[in-house]
Amino acid sequence: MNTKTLLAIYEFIAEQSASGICAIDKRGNLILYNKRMRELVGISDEEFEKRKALEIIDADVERSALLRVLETKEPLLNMKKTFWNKRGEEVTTISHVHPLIVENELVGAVEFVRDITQLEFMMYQPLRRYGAPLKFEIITAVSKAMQKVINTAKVAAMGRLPVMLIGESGTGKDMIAEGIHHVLAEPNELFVTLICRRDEKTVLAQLEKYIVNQRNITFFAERVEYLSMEAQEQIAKLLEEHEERKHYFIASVGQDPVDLIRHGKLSQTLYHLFSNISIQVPALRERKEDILPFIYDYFRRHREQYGSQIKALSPDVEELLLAYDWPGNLKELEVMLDEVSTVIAREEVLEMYMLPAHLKWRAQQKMPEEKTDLFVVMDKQDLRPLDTYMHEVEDYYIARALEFHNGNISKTAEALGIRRQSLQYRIKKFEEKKSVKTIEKA
Ligand SMILES: Nc1ncnc2c1ncn2[C@@H]1O[C@H](COP(=O)(O)OP(=O)(O)OP(=O)(O)O)[C@@H](O)[C@H]1O
Repeated sequence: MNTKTLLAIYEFIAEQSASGICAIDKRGNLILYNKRMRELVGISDEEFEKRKALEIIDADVERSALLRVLETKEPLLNMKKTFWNKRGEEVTTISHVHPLIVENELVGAVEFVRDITQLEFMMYQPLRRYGAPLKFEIITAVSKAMQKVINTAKVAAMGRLPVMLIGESGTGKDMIAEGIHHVLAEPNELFVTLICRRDEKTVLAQLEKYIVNQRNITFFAERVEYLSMEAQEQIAKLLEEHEERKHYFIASVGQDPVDLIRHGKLSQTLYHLFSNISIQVPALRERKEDILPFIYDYFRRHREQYGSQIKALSPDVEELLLAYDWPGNLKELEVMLDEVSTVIAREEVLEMYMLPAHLKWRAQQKMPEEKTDLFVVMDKQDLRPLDTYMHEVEDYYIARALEFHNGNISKTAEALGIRRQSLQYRIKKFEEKKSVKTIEKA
């Protein structure tokens, strides 16, 4: 078999693999990015074919473990990562990165990525690691919108009225459901979560088993829209047949139930059984007042539990975290803080260089207009050394140019009349400078 045929076969196998595969050569150039990998990062085949996505991938690769493996020539195994992809979907992966060595020479690196998002959804309950029951007091709710949510939830609990919680993933619906359970008028003995992302046979079997239980149970059917219409109808039937009023029911959905019903994803009968009270839990970007209090609550828990020293944010980190749109809501914020905490030893302040690169990159795309008055000299005291001023102007100019071209490196480089690599180099320098500045400050 000739090399061309063999190569076509290998390409086909890589493309069909159930794992994401990404490989680079020893200079860091992308040589393989298979279909599963594109699905995981949320890039369509069309975008990829038009090579529109390449800049995004380049930027990710530049910051990835692949480059580390090129440097060390040592494999990196079992790395777990949760991120929000280009479509804003939450993805959790486990990956292995290996150096590619041919005849004792390093020729590149390859990463194999396994998607464990569904598994993670079932397991992820970080506040439980602190051991306390999930009561309302543990929920960070400083914004008026969240206080209204909690107050309405308490009213439902007092009247034992079935509740439908509506909100994006990671907004805290799970916690609110359990919070309601803890303040129910005539308390229930058990809180049972029906994880509807799990296979529906298990969900139905669980409900059938518990509904005839002697004890009073609070059932929380989490994200019912993941069940087939048939399974939803079966659940509705089981609930209607259950005449005793000793159990209590809460359900959650990830988006507007009316839209879900219209698109055939939510049973109208089931919706009516839960919707005595509907509670809309707002996305974090609509209640940014909760971001800093949540971070400080997190730091406090972390100090008490793990003896860390962390207690504050540097001003630029604060600005960045407030500007970001948090598609994964508080869950994304918490995952980010978990990631950061693993590298914090004795630091008291969270600085820019400690933030994960992928978050900085995404957040900087969302930053509000830079303050142009930075460059206006009104007073003698505003004067800075010329090279500092010129570098600041350059950074600002590049950031604006990138913004105008939606982060597209090729188009920005063309508009600025510089080479693509040169632009990438400047962006990298710009980020390094920021990290150094924060280290100096600390
Ligand atoms: N207001 C909050 N205060 C403290 N922690 C929160 C808050 N909201 C969310 N969290 C944290 O985020 C995690 C994810 O939230 P939760 O599972 O309740 O979201 P959800 O809206 O039910 O998401 P999904 O729709 O994916 O089930 C929680 O386990 C908790 O650790």
